Amino acid sequence: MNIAFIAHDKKKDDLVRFTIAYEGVLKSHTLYSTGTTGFRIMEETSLNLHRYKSGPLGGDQQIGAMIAENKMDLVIFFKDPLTAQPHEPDISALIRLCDVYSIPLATNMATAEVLLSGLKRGEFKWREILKEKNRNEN
Ligand SMILES: O=C(CO)COP(=O)(O)O
Repeated sequence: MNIAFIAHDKKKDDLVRFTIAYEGVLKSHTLYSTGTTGFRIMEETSLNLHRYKSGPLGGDQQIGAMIAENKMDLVIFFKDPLTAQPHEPDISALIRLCDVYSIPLATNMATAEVLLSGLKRGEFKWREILKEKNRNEN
């Protein structure tokens, strides 16, 4: 599975702790992130991530582009609902694309826990089936 990690500044510590807790599950997947988020995760875990640009510099849009191309299976985005972000339009666009393409998206830790429990149990196999179907159609 291709999994994206994004966290706003005040949520980065939470996301780092989350990735430490799920490191065992995550290491067998292909991981992506926005710039600073990925840097923090790689600093504190043994996980390897493909880091896109920092969110305010286009990172959310780069992850959005992967969603539009059906190349992202799961998005974990720890949003800060109490701080205004200069790139709010990019954030809304990313969330919108998750809805357009029915990509599972967690915007807080409680939901992320549920999604990763599902991932551990193999409940995301439907994404592989869908991708295979799309490949055959194109
Ligand atoms: O701003 C972000 C998401 O909207 C996150 O970007 P960084 O991971 O570069 O801090």
